[in-house]
Amino acid sequence: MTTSSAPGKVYLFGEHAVVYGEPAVPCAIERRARVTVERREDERLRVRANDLTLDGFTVTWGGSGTDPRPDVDVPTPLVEAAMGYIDGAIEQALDAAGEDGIGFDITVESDIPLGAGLGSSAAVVVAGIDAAARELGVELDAGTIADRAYRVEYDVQDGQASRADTFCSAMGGAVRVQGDDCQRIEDVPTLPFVIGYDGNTGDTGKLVAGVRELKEAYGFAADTVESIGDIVRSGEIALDDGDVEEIGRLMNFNHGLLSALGVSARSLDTMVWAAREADALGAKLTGSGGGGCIVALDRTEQTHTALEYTPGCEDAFRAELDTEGVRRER
Ligand SMILES: Nc1ncnc2c1ncn2[C@@H]1O[C@H](COP(=O)(O)OP(=O)(O)OP(=O)(O)O)[C@@H](O)[C@H]1O
Ligand SMILES: C[C@@](O)(CCO)CC(=O)[O-]
Ligand SMILES: [Mg+2]
Repeated sequence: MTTSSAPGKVYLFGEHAVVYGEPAVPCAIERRARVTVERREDERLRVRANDLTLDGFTVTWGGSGTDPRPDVDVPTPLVEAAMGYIDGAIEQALDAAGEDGIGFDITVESDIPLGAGLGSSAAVVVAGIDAAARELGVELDAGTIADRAYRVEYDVQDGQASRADTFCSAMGGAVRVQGDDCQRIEDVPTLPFVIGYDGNTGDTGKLVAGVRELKEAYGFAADTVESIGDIVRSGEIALDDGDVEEIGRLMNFNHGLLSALGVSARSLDTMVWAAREADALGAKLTGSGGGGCIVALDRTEQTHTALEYTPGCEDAFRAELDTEGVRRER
């Protein structure tokens, strides 16, 4: 039995635009998904994922001669997506090990809210690939895991995914991703993250498709995507200078442009404004949007407190940058 974990992330800048070749800077946070994998005697996959619904569920599928569809009492799209990520992770591990037709018992435990912009999918896939590969006796380096995890996200998101979430989760720390070029950013200043969560989810695939449509229909939407790239480039200079105030201002601008691209939500805007009114250095939605989380920068407790009293904010918490990526737990 092997267990691996991998962190979630917030985007300092650049989500969505990164899908079209602009740079982005996600930062890993100290909230992890843990995946435990144990080889079975047969070819089936049995998954326990207690976070997927309030009651949790267990599902078994696959294996020759069996119905590949799981028989469970939870909304099908949720199960299909989860099957996609977990199936994909196992497939990648089997491929890396040169194996085939091996079943596993898999348990997923996670501190990362699902579908909320904190990269829960990438963390589950990264941890899953590492745990399953080790269960098969293969040690993969973080770069290889990132690459294989990206292929899984790409498939599940219908061919519209960047390497940002998976690279960040595998490597940890702050990273810069542009197309296939993925690097860690060293010596980042202390980033006092505060996260607000509205309890909702956004469908990453649908939101990405919406931005693509806008971008194809309007030149100014395409310009907006490019402007997000400009913000990221300015943000890299601010990071290099350790200028956290400037980083905050750029995050505010980034949120405005994401909003223009239609991926914000009333609850996200409300939390962003609550953070701004509490004198946060900056605040923006993080991840694909539509609902989920905002990330603010504040060295004081004011934003945290303000978010706790903001209607529509279900949870507010501080998060530290996690310099460690995928990690062996057992
Ligand atoms: N704890 C978990 N157990 C099982 N599956 C999970 C878990 N966490 C995430 N997943 C899978 O990841 C999906 C959410 O991925 P999605 O990309 O929509 O959101 P996200 O990764 O949290 O946010 P974003 O991509 O915007 O940063 C879930 O629907 C589920 O399939
Ligand atoms: C919206 C997006 O940019 C980030 C989702 O966390 C999609 C991606 O990069 O694959
Ligand atoms: Mg995701």
